[in-house]
Amino acid sequence: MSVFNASFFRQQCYINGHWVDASDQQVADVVDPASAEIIAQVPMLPAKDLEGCIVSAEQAGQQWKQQSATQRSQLLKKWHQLILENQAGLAELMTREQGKPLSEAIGEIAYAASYIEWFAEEAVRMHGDTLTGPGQHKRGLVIRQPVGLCAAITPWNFPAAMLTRKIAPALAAGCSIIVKPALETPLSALALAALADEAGIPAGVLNVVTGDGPALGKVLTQNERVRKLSFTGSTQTGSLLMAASARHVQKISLELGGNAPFIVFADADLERAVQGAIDSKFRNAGQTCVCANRIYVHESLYDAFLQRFQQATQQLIVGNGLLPESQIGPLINQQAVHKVNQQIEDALAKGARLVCGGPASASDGLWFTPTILADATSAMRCAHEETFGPMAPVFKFTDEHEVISQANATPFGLAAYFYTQNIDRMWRVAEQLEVGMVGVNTGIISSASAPFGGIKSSGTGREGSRFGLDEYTELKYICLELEA
Ligand SMILES: NC(=O)C1=CN([C@@H]2O[C@H](COP(=O)(O)OP(=O)(O)OC[C@H]3O[C@@H](n4cnc5c(N)ncnc54)[C@H](OP(=O)(O)O)[C@@H]3O)[C@@H](O)[C@H]2O)C=CC1
Ligand SMILES: O=C(O)CCCC(=O)O
Repeated sequence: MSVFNASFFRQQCYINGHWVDASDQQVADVVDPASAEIIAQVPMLPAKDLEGCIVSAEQAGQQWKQQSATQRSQLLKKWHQLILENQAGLAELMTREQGKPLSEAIGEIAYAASYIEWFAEEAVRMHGDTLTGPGQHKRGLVIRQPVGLCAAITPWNFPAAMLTRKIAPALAAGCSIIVKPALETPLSALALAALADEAGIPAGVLNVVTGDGPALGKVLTQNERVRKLSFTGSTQTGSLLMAASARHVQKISLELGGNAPFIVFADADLERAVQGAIDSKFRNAGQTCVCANRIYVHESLYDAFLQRFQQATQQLIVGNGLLPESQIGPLINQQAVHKVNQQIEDALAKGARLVCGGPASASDGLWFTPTILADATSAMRCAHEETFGPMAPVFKFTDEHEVISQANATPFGLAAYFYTQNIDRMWRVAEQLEVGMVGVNTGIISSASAPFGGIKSSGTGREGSRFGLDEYTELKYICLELEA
């Protein structure tokens, strides 16, 4: 059966439990980046339709928060189960709209579902605290309450997981939520909503609206009923949203761009470091905010690392994600190709050495051969900008102090990776890296149990883990005075 006949395949917005078109009938095409085929059309919801959605979602949230934590948990568990039952179809749909290889899409569906399971379990542990009384007759209590109506704006690179790690904690905490997925990849989001509906999550608690980011973002930040905004995407858009959300002082979480250093020290296990670099750099064709962006290798291992890294990179198979052998799918659009090309051309002009791959030509379309540049320096754009594509610049370094200072010389602070077998260095370097997440001897760090997020221009707030629920709750202090 074609995935386009599946019960979860939807081309309408999901608002207050109903599947709706835009009131002015405007639509946008959804294009398969591998074939350039139009595979669906979704509504371009006008602002006034979103205003109506906000009213109904807020009302639904009033009921939802009255349900017991156990009831909310059970509904989340049912949704989790339905997603896993439909894993293959959801993954195929994701590959069609996003381009990533089917094996990665299957992995992302499991990863997305794991956040729902995690927060279904956290829902029943939303504990407060008791305080030592400030006076002889005073007692203090702290309770956690849902923040209220939430909005989530999500990107195209992880069309399912970036939604569930916002929706699941919101619902677990007792909040309702409106999600606006990226226009490139709305189908996975609508499919998740269809399964939430089937799971019995009440009407209005979860809403998915499609449309123009800036126009809908304006409504979501300027309507005072929306009490929380969670965004994943570029630092540029995140900082605009942060400024806009100041108007009504919305609670905000931002998961923004990265520029992850990946450091191979002289005492690293070379084979593990090469595998970690492949895993971290080329996941989702390099279109991940935690991808290794700058690879620093100690001079004593530099040539050996480059040789092994080149061999492994040249074995990666670029192709349509639906083919089982494909490991690198197309990039999302022409702007993405252009950005990687510009970084390569800039680096080559400034003295980098092309080890393999190279800039894409016009006839390559969205296909990009995995590329390695050796002898990268801090004068190059790739040292300062997020690449978001399958290009790895390799820098040579001589001492630990120097490489840490280079690693930290960026406004970003999301993830960093390093390889060493020295326990003292593990602690020393992990503590000195100015980031929210560190991988030691691993290139893959993500998990529902981990607090995902960054510092500096990479954002604020954490998703996943027990801390992820805090973003959707407020503390309330209750002071009791006993009769003397
Ligand atoms: N941290 C991460 O995971 C990601 C980082 N990026 C980085 O950003 C670069 C550009 O990618 P791009 O897709 O343009 O990223 P954006 O940050 O512009 O888009 C991400 C989401 O934000 C929405 N959006 C865009 N502008 C606004 C706005 N003014 N108000 C509210 N919502 C808005 C988009 O909606 P719409 O689809 O309608 O435009 C989409 O849903 C990439 O090359 C990469 O470096 C990109 C994606 C994810
Ligand atoms: O923001 C991103 O780029 C997606 C993060 C993927 C992950 O959770 O590892």
